[in-house]
Amino acid sequence: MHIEHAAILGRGAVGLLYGTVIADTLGTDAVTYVMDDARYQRHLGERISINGKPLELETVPASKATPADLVIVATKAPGLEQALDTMETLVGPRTCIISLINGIRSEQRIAERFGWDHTVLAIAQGMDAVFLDGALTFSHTGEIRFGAAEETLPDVVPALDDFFTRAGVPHVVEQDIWHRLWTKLMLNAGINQTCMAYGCGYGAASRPGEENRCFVAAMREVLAVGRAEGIDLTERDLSEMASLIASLDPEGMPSMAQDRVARRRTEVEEFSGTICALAKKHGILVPQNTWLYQHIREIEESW
Ligand SMILES: NC(=O)C1=CN([C@@H]2O[C@H](COP(=O)(O)OP(=O)(O)OC[C@H]3O[C@@H](n4cnc5c(N)ncnc54)[C@H](OP(=O)(O)O)[C@@H]3O)[C@@H](O)[C@H]2O)C=CC1
Ligand SMILES: CC(C)(CO)C(=O)C(=O)O
Repeated sequence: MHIEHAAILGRGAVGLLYGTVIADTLGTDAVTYVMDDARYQRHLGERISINGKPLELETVPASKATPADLVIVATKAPGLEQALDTMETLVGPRTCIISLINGIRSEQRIAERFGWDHTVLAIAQGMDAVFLDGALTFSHTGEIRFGAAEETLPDVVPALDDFFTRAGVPHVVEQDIWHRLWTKLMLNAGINQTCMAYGCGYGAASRPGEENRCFVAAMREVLAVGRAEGIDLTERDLSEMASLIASLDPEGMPSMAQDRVARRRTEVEEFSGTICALAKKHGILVPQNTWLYQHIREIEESW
């Protein structure tokens, strides 16, 4: 198995960032954006900039797409259902699939449609990407952490590792990918939801105060639920995530806070939605995530 070309679904912060990294290293032929025909028409003529330079990569409508070596899913979670339909034209018998959607559920949904054989488990972390009004800015590319699911075929992870290495995409092959996914879920339930609920950035969530208490309390509840699910999340993982956020630009904000600015449907179901449901199953009290869920839903409904 050899990957030469990637198709990216989701021409937003994450999709643009990694598409640009791949094209900068392997050339513009190595990557294409694909979207459903209606979305393609809606975005036609749009000017997109990446750190001030115009986007030079091709975008094709689903009706003109052909099977790719690799599909990178970089929509937000609410866009996945429609993206799965677009993927029908992109996924051939040997197409590898990686989802960079936050949370722990997107791969299962992908595998229900396309199977686990060529699907890996993954998250992207550590970037400071902001995409608003067609302009992407970032100074840290972050990294992709991925690993095999139980049923992923053995040659898929090495092929992806080889492609990302050639394409200059920072990445780590995880031996315990579920631990990584849950650590990221803990971070997102804390920082994304806090910054969305309070309309604040990384700085406010890291300084002593209500936002910081919310950030840490929400993470600690994920830690308890994760442990009940059999994931070995620790206080050390939590402290590392808090330090990571404290190291970012204080004015920067996570994707969910950008959703608040742009008034887009958020990924709250992936974060507190998932945690509250699992907490109920295990009889664990999660008042911070319950409050965040309700408050974020109220903000969304007020738009
Ligand atoms: N931003 C960040 O720094 C990070 C984000 N993540 C995660 O990565 C994922 C992507 O986030 P992000 O890039 O910020 O999101 P954005 O909102 O910036 O971009 C999402 C893009 O996906 C497009 N889209 C939605 N549905 C479809 C579809 N069916 N087919 C094709 N394109 C579609 C949207 O287009 P349209 O505008 O037309 O709806 C939009 O361009 C999320 O799960 C997020 O949590 C992970 C790490 C960091
Ligand atoms: C918090 C962050 C930036 C971590 O990389 C993220 O995952 C997001 O914005 O959704």
